[in-house]
Formats: sequence, structure tokens, C-alpha cells
Amino acid sequence: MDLDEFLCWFNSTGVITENVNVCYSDSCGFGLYSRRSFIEKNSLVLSIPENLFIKPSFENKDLTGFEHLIIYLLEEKSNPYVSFLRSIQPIPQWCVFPNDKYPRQLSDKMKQHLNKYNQSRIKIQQYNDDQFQWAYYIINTRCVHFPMDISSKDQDNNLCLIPYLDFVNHSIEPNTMSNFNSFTRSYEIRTTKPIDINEQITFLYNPHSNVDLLIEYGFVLTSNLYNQLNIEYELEQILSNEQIQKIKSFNYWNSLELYSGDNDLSWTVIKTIELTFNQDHWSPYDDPSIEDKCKLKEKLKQLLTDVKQNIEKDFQQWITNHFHLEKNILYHDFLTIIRDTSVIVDKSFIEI
Ligand SMILES: C[S@@+](CC[C@H](N)C(=O)[O-])C[C@H]1O[C@@H](n2cnc3c(N)ncnc32)[C@H](O)[C@@H]1O
Repeated sequence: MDLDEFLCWFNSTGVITENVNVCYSDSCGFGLYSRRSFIEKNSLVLSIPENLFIKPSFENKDLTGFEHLIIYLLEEKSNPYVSFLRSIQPIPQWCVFPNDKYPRQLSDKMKQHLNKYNQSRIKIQQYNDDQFQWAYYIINTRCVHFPMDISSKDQDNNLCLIPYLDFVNHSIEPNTMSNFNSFTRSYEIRTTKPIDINEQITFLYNPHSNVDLLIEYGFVLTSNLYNQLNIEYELEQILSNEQIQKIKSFNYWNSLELYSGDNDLSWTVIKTIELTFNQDHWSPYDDPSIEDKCKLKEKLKQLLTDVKQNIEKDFQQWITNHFHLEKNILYHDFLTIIRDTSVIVDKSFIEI
């Protein structure tokens, strides 16, 4: 089924789509674009009623909602939306080239992502690899968070597919927001700024970094304020196992990232580095002493040098025929974070 047939069916459902057009671009695939000469801020652009949502059935207690949706997509033969989705190729390119020598900043997260993928694959074996992969990524790239009427709070159980709403592309400077309206029982898109004719309608999927966007959706943004640089590996090199356990016991280990922009260093990073030289008087909550701040500054500078060297090495080793643009953007992202953090480190602990 092609786009026109899908739109013909969708328009027959009674949903008002007169504010928008579906158009295709090479950079983003399909997307929604304004059809009105001017749409004011706070206007309702689109409203999709709950009866059109595709929700997990939860028939099989061993499967998550996400996995129920995989099976639904592969079994459903008559739904026009599913027929249209069959024409979409949702698989992020990196899955097609698993042997590329990805830098650690990517490969660690790719492994986590693939672990989750494989957990579902093991549970759903009645389809071939291509079928499963297609359905998995249709859901991964198009589902919407939606609280289901069940006790589980797990994200994978609280989601659904919403036809047509899933044409909206991601932006970190979006012009709309989407929400479920519990009075009208529909998912609504409302403008957060005025929109001109032919302007693309976008919303923020989540505050994803470029690494996450590449892994989950297969694209990166040229500028992304949500970028992060994980420094777990470099910290592992300067901490003993015992110290790592200590940091983990305070739940600090999972938030060891640097960010770009004029942010302060995160407390978890400061405290983790402090532990490398201050084992006797270290406490998770107290400010380091003046003397320790001095050491901290030196340690941070050394850490940044190590992180930079590792990034440079990893990116040199990433010989790829397929991701030149992504490689350049990600490399630039990481160097920007290191440079911004260096400025912060220089400015920090100014009283020293
Ligand atoms: C929910 S769908 C949006 C509709 C989709 N573009 C389509 O062709 O049907 C999400 C997918 O759109 C693409 N996408 C979304 N935002 C994008 C962006 N800002 N730049 C490039 N691709 C984007 C990615 O392929 C992503 O996996």
C-alpha cells in the first residue's frame, strides 16, 4: 500500500487533517508540514482519537507491551496503517554494518541496545530475522509513550502506535508539543510558536544526544544541546574496584557524563574524581576542602587530556565507508564537550 492509499483510508476515519500535509524529504523521510498560511501559537494542529491507537494486547504474560506490538505488526493483515508501514524501512544504518569499528562512546551503547533487542528476539522466534528486525524498529522509532491500564510502570509496557502522528519528525527546537488529552481521549499536537505555511511540524521526541539518536533512530543533528560524553572508561582506569563499588553504592556511577555549554560540572563527576585521592575523608555530600579542590582541578585537567586522546584514537580507528557525515559531527560534538568542560574546569574553584 502506498502513501495515497493510506491517507485515503486515514481521511475516511474522520480525523481532521486540513492543517497539515504529508511530504517526503531526503533528509528526514516523511514528515508533516503546515498547510495554513499562518498558525498561531497555542493552536490545535491535529487530534487523533484513542480508538485509532494500536495498543499492546497483553495476552501473553511473558511478553512486554513492546513485544506484543511486534507480534501484532507481523500478524495483522488487514489494517491499512500496518500495510503502509510495510513500505517503510526503519532499521538504523549502523545495524546493517555491525562490524564497523565504532568508537567506544557508540559501541558501549550499541551493545546495550543489542542486548535488549536480543532478549526480545529470543522470546519471539516464529519469524525470520528480517521480519523481526523490521517490526522491532518500526516500534522503536515510531511508538509513543502512553500509560496503559496495567500496574507495570515499565516503559516497554506503556506505549502504543498512533497512525499519522508518527509522521512527525524530531527537533530540539520544535514548534509543537504533543500530549494525550484525557477529556477528549485523543492525542493532540499543539503549536508552541507560530508556524508558517510549508513549515515542518516537529516535536522533541526526548532530550536525546546524537549518540542516542544515531543508535535508536539512525540520524544525528548538526547541532544538539543534549549531547553527552561518557567518561566511565577513563574513570575506571584511575579508580580501584573498591572505589568503583563505593561510587556505585551511592548511585553515582550511572551519571558520569560531561555536557557541552556553560554548565557546571556534575556533582557525581566531582565526587568520583575526588575519591581517587581522598579516600580517608571522602563523603558523598560534602564540598571538597580548599586543598582538595586544588588537587581536583589538576586531576580533572588530566582526565580531560586522557578523554581527548581516547576520542582522537577511537575516531582515527573508525574507518568507515558509510558514516562520514555522522563521524564528523560526532567527533566535533565530543571535542566541543571537552573544550567547554576545560573552560569550566579553568573557571571552577576560583577561590583557589
Ligand atoms: C516517528 S518517525 C517520523 C516519520 C518518518 N520520517 C517517516 O518517514 O515515516 C521517526 C523516524 O523519522 C526520521 N527522523 C525523525 N526526525 C528526524 C530528523 N530530525 N532528521 C532526520 N531524520 C529524522 C528517523 O528515521 C526516525 O527513525
